[in-house]
Amino acid sequence: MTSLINISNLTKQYGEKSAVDNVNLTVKAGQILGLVGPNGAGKTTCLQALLGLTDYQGEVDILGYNPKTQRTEMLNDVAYIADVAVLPKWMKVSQALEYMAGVHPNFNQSKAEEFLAKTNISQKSQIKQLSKGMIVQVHLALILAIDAKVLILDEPTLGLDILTRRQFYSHLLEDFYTQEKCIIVTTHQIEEIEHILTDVAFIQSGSIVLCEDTEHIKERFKLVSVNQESIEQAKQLKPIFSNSLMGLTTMLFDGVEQESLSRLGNITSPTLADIFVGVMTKETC
Ligand SMILES: Nc1ncnc2c1ncn2[C@@H]1O[C@H](COP(=O)(O)OP(=O)(O)OP(=O)(O)O)[C@@H](O)[C@H]1O
Repeated sequence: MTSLINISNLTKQYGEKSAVDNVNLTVKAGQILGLVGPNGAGKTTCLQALLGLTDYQGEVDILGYNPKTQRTEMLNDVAYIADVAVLPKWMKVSQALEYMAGVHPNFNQSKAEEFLAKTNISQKSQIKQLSKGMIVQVHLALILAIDAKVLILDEPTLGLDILTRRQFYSHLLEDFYTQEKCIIVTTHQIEEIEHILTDVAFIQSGSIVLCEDTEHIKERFKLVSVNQESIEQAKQLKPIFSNSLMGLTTMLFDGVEQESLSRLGNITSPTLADIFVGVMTKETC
């Protein structure tokens, strides 16, 4: 697989504070990487650095471009959805489409029209007549209609209802994604994107604390409903997270052999959200 994004030693300081601290990441064609972290972890700062929207230390290469010096050329092949959709309020939706067709060489207007046809948004409406969620949808239609090799999504579905969020992700897979492209997406609703991710990177206090493909991560982490009499034995295997609720103790293990765990109780595969909570809290049990 060809590497489309290479990030080496990416660091961003705000005064004394490191918003991003020595991040190394590679994203290859065909990968959909979820960049997941708690509030203030450095996700948006990372994405802004990739897009050349903020200065940084370290090396970033996207499709051979340097975001600091080749931003304009780079944006022909890199599309971006920010967590705040701002569109000119006086414009009609149809004018926004025409504007994009005029300025972006890789914008496919009929694709955007197809996307909007699935919503209840009229192209005759002015942006100021639309609800917040509808404006987000227009924005998504404009961006997903760009034939970009790299798509960067920062909380793309913020403000959308659950039906529209699901519609967005299926549209993303069906109409945008191909094996030649890659996507980086951040969201706090990890359970909603889990099924589309090929890879996940957890970021905490500016550092990547885990980066794995989603198949491997499910093999590595195991959730066990521990029998009451096995709790002490389970603790010896150093679970990274333990939760007791109504007499039921659940523990999350990282890299412990299935055979040892099967003596403790019932083993299940954790969701990415379970793993995220475990890795972020890393309780000493
Ligand atoms: N312009 C700025 N000036 C100073 N500090 C900033 C600035 N922008 C971000 N930060 C700090 O950098 C850190 C990372 O912020 P960032 O917005 O990247 O986090 P995030 O992971 O996207 O968070 P959230 O999930 O809340 O959107 C935070 O501590 C934040 O306070």
